[in-house]
Amino acid sequence: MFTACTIAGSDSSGGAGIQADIKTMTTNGVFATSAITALTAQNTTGVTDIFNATPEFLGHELDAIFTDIFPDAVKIGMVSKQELIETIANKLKQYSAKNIVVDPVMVATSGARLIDEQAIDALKTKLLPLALVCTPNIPEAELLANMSIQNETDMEKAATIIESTYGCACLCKGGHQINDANDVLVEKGQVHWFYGKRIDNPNTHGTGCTLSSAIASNLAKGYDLETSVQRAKDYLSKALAAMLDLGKGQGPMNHMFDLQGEFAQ
Ligand SMILES: Nc1ncnc2c1ncn2[C@@H]1O[C@H](COP(=O)(O)OP(=O)(O)OP(=O)(O)O)[C@@H](O)[C@H]1O
Ligand SMILES: Cc1ncc(COP(=O)(O)O)c(N)n1
Repeated sequence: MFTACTIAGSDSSGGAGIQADIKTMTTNGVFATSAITALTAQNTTGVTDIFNATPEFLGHELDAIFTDIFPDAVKIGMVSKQELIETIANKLKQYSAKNIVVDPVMVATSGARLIDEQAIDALKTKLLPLALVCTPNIPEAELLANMSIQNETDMEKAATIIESTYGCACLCKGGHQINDANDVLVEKGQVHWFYGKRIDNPNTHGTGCTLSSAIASNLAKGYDLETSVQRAKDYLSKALAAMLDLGKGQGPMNHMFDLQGEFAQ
């Protein structure tokens, strides 16, 4: 059994964050462990409150995981505070963590801000340099590359800047903003496009969390980065195409459409 660890926030509505990550990792055939960075009071219409873990407690969670069920891959999602990012970076270095996927979560689909201004600096300088790959959406890539993104040429340029600036591969997601769900990966200067068929489903809460967890699961199983992204995108597209419709706002997708195990291999 391969293992993956998610370091992220809890989403009380179950569609994003830790809950989406554990469902995704489980369905993708790896054993999921978790270090919770924050509790959010959240549903499909918005976030009403955030309760952050202390850096000490987060450090204890990570010690408990890394000294026992060592993860074959790590996914990092919502981390709001600079001190929490520093704790994560120190622990990942201390334990020589591998296959690190950073989803630089900044704003929820519902519009709520999920990271402090000072934390963005720590993300750039402390966390991204440890990552194998980061997975920004368009607004996040604009901020990390310090440029505006209007089209696919800009997406390639931003991903190239992010890779050379922060020293990790970059998957820039077209997602809801730019195109028919086409994403671009820049890895060691090589550009690779993943073409997705846009699914007409307004329930996209948690797509970023799900994609990054599925990538981490595939890396844990030993697939290379390009294959991991392709398999993750296939999984996400099918979870969206299952057309689950829950809640009053932008609902979650169906992570469990594949309990028979196509993706578990
Ligand atoms: N309607 C859609 N149909 C198919 N794929 C989609 C759709 N919307 C987003 N995606 C895909 O979902 C993945 C996540 O991309 P997106 O840009 O939505 O990330 P995000 O904004 O971080 O997600 P989140 O909603 O979690 O914030 C990408 O692979 C993107 O191409
Ligand atoms: C705890 C947590 N982590 C991440 C997201 C981002 O996901 P989305 O942009 O789909 O709302 C979220 N809403 N909540």
